[in-house]
Amino acid sequence: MQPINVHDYEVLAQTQLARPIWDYYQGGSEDEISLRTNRTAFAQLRLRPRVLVDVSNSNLKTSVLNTEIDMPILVAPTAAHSMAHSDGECATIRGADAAGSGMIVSNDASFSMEEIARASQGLRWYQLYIHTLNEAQQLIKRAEAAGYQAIVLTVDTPLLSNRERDKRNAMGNFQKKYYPGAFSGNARHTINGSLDNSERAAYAGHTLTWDTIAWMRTHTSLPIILKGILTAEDATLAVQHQVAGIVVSNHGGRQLDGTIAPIEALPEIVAVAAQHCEIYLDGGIRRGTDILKALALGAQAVLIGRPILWGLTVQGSEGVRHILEILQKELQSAMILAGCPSIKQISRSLIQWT
Ligand SMILES: Cc1cc2nc3c(=O)[nH]c(=O)nc-3n(C[C@H](O)[C@H](O)[C@H](O)COP(=O)(O)O)c2cc1C
Ligand SMILES: O=C(O)C(=O)c1ccccc1
Repeated sequence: MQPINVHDYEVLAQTQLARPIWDYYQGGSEDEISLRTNRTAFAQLRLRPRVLVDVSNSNLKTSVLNTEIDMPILVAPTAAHSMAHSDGECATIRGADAAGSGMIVSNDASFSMEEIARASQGLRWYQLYIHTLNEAQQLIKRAEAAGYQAIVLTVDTPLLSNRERDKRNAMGNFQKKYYPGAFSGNARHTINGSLDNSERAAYAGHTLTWDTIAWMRTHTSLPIILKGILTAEDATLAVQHQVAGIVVSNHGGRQLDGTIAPIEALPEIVAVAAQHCEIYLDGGIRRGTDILKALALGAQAVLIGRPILWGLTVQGSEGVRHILEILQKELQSAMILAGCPSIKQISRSLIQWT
């Protein structure tokens, strides 16, 4: 089968991945209600297209934090790409570059952030999990030195949620046996070999507070983006802590189950924060029309998680590029059909809630 859309890649990827890996990629937490809601919420939004607009000069270029990109689409941070393809994140970032997009590199990548940086000329942001302040400080320094342009702190993971597919598959044992080191590219390439494993194990995510954002600011001049916000209350606090961006996200339905979908949370967050920082969204985006809906409700760009892993599995960097180009083309066609030649013409009036 020649894949022509994101769903085709999903079908192909499943035939190529061992069951524990497939389940780790696809799965959500507990009853996977958030996972499903992320998709159904998009289907419940209806578009109000305009006609007889000159759409002959169609253009998807935009910028995020003053960096130009060819499409309002970025690669979401997802862990352990060597389980999908032997070149791992180095292939992923090459695909993102080739498409004129950019990548948020996971804290738990299979390759070190320096190796991944060397594979790319384009936009790269570093996604941080804070285990200890000492480790975080070193990772931030390394990210600065390797030319990452922003730090994306994930804030929806004070603990890793209950993932029952992974439990049943004994995913941890499977991964250690067949893909040792898939989650620890950074630890294998520390500056002084100074990441201490017992220290990492003392996972301190549950001690993070808003004070941690102030602490981060004293250790970096890079823009700070918070990933995993779903309420206007927290968006207001984020703005008070002078973040450069917010990713409206429920971690692809992989953390707290039963949350509102990010696309449902977006309007209240845009209402309080859009004047002060950039707002991105992820979760369940599989079509150009999904992206159009997110942009209409005020997102500056969207992040794509699982479909990138499907593309990487099926065809390495070319697959990643193809996934991004499929979504780009679908978005372009949706914009033309809705009467929006360029990104800045996309407005809230395109949306009707049902
Ligand atoms: C296999 C997998 C691993 C992930 N790993 C991370 C991670 O290391 N850090 C992070 O902030 N988010 C992680 N996420 C969440 C994604 O960044 C993103 O929020 C989510 O995948 C978006 O939803 P989508 O997959 O429906 O596009 C992961 C998601 C998946 C599917
Ligand atoms: O799977 C995830 O969603 C995730 O964020 C993660 C990252 C590193 C290790 C384990 C899980």
